[in-house]
Amino acid sequence: MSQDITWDDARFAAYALGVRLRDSIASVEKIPLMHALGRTLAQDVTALQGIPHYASSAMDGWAVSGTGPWRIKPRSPEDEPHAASDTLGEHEARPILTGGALPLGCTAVVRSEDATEYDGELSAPEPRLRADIRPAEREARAGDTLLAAGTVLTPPRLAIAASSGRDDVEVLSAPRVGFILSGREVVTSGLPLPGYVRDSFADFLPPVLSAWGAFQASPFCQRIGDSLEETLSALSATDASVVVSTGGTGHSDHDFLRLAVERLGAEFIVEAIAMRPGHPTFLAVLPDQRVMVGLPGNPLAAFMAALTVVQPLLAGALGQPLDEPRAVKTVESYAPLPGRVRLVPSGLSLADDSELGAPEVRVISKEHTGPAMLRGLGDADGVMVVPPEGTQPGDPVRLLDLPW
Ligand SMILES: Nc1nc2c(c(=O)[nH]1)N[C@H]1C(S)=C(S)[C@@H](COP(=O)(O)OP(=O)(O)OC[C@H]3O[C@@H](n4cnc5c(N)ncnc54)[C@H](O)[C@@H]3O)O[C@H]1N2
Ligand code: MOO
Repeated sequence: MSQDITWDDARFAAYALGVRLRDSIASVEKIPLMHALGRTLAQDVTALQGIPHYASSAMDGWAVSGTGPWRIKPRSPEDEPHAASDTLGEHEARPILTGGALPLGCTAVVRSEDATEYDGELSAPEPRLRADIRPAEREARAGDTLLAAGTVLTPPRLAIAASSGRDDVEVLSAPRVGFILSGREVVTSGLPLPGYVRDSFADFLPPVLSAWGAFQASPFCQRIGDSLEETLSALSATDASVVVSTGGTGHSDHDFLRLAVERLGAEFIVEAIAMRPGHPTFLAVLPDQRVMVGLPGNPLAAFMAALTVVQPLLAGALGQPLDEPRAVKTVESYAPLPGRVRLVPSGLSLADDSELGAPEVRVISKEHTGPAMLRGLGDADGVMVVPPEGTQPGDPVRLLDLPW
């Protein structure tokens, strides 16, 4: 019989396995910024030059030199509007755009709305010295570390790397993930007859795994019926370092995933998890260090299992921290379920009766949350972790974020 481990231990075991996997596939790749979202920097990103690298105007208006009124130096039509092509003498002014390089001799910028132009002369209230001038190197000096190795690239961090003049970044290699979708009864188009089901995973799990940072293996997605031979041949056909299967995790004479993994001499890290849904989920390491994740066939159970073990596994493999679920309060009553965590698709609402005077996030379970149902998840804002002892309204609970 399978040995259950607790939900929290399963997350930690998956994360630790990811860290081990990172060491076994350890390598670094240089990739364009546009593909680097969510990846972990393998090297510091330093400023190649100052940021900003030149002094510029913070406003549309006039670059002026000394005190007013100023004689207007017209721009020639060939001038690049942002370039600094000229020098201002004392009491001279010329038009300037936001971000435009300051002409030599410029002592302040006068905003267009504050200035009056008349007969080649500009007058305005006297600006203070260096008014509306953005000095060079205000954000960073050349050589400063902008992003340290180990940082996970978020959208603003990609923009920081771009502003340093880089087109590529060195990141830790992402694990290649491949799917084996099992089940002779699964059809991929049209209305299924009784005894058959329409596939729920091909449109669902690949984007979820990409959002968690996985890289597609080749072949990416293999469909198999229910036999040991097909399972073994799919396992040998993939170049994935993480193989994720769906269905066939049970112990019936139609379930072959565990058998195939045992046949290959794998070490089981997790045999089953004390959770609902998703109990039969397993995690194993093959002798060649490939990781095998067995997700159950029931669609909601498969996603909850992926949230529990695949996300931490990938976070570990990508050099990222293990996310702590958010602390929120529930409005729901759940009876105890000794030993088992329940994962419940939930909505969020703001309660304004908080004693702290600040609005408080409350979670409310959704309907249609059976292991084979997806409608509740479709409406959810997060996944509530109901502890084995159950809950009363107002109790603190943990909430897992969704990857979309
Ligand atoms: N005697 C027992 N039976 C079951 C147990 C148990 O402890 N004792 N556990 C139940 C639980 S919990 C789950 S979850 C499932 C796990 O089943 P498997 O992982 O072996 O998956 P299958 O039997 O292959 O399929 C289950 C269910 O899911 C449907 N399925 C499979 N693939 C897809 C797909 N791509 N898209 C949509 N639906 C899919 C499949 O048709 C079945 O209906 O076992 C329970 N039984
Ligand atoms: O994993 Mo199963 O019912 O708990 O769907």
